[in-house]
Amino acid sequence: MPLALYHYALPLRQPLLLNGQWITQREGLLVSVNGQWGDIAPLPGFSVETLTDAETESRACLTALKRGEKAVPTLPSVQFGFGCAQHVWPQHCPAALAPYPLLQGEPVSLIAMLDRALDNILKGGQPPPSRLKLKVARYAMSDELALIARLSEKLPATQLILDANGGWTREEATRFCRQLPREKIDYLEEPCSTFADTIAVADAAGVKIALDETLSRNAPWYSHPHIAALVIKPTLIGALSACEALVQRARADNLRVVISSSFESDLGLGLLARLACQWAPEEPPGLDTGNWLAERVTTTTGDVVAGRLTCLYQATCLYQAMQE
Ligand SMILES: O=C(O)CCC(=O)C1=CC=C[C@@H](O)[C@@H]1C(=O)O
Ligand SMILES: [Mg+2]
Repeated sequence: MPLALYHYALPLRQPLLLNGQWITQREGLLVSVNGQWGDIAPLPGFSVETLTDAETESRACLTALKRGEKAVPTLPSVQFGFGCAQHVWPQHCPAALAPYPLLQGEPVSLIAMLDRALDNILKGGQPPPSRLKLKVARYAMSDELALIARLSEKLPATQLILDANGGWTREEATRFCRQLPREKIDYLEEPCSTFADTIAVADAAGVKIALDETLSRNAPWYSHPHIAALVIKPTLIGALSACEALVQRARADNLRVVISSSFESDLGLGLLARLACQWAPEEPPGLDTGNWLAERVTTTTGDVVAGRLTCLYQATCLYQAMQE
């Protein structure tokens, strides 16, 4: 059983702001276990582990596999990578729904070039998307509300997903939500940094909420009539079994499940799309982050382009029977 670990560094088309940190390239690791791949890409500003931590743990996991032992990763991104590389994938998956588009940038300039930005999203002549995601709680509230108003005018049939990444106080979030065209808003992700504040905002403003950071921090939460969806980011949550447990909890509580990316490579996005087919086939996934990547690690037919990667580890496990 061949084992390998590679490093990738993919330039971005434009700098990306992640929780106050700008990045210009996306770095990560690809792990291969018996020809099956996983993507290990801690997200700066969001992951608890660094890429160096992930590399150290990945090497230890591969060494364990080489000795015929089990790999037992503890870091979320490494759990996700090894989980995918060792997952028994279903033979057939229903056709994936197209990801909803993600619009990110400074509201005043987005308004100024809205027609061009929407042209890019609609890729010339396609019908408007059923949903579109927009970051909020980053710029002046009045500018963000003005952008939402313009988008609502331009895309009357599109529901907006807003994501505040916990950036508001209770009072700010309530003030913002009270000025929203409520019928245009699908849900708001994480208005405040604590679950208690988020629920208080939902109660005060009547807006539908989705949980994202609450899940990746593994913070306690309970079902509430205003919680509409769970945004599941496997790179940040970790083990596929932990993600599946959240999917089960969502089903039991009648919540929507949105499988979402953490700006992984094209290979990671492909794996997430397959998980989305398995776990949430009826919901457009949050996987429109590939547009930020200026390069790919796979060909369009899905083969990994080894020349773009730096090999960090290569070995053969002679104890294949013990892995099964
Ligand atoms: O969820 C999506 O539609 C795409 C991914 C996305 O918006 C995010 C990925 C990772 C960190 C953040 O920038 C953001 C999010 O918080 O949801
Ligand atoms: Mg989010």
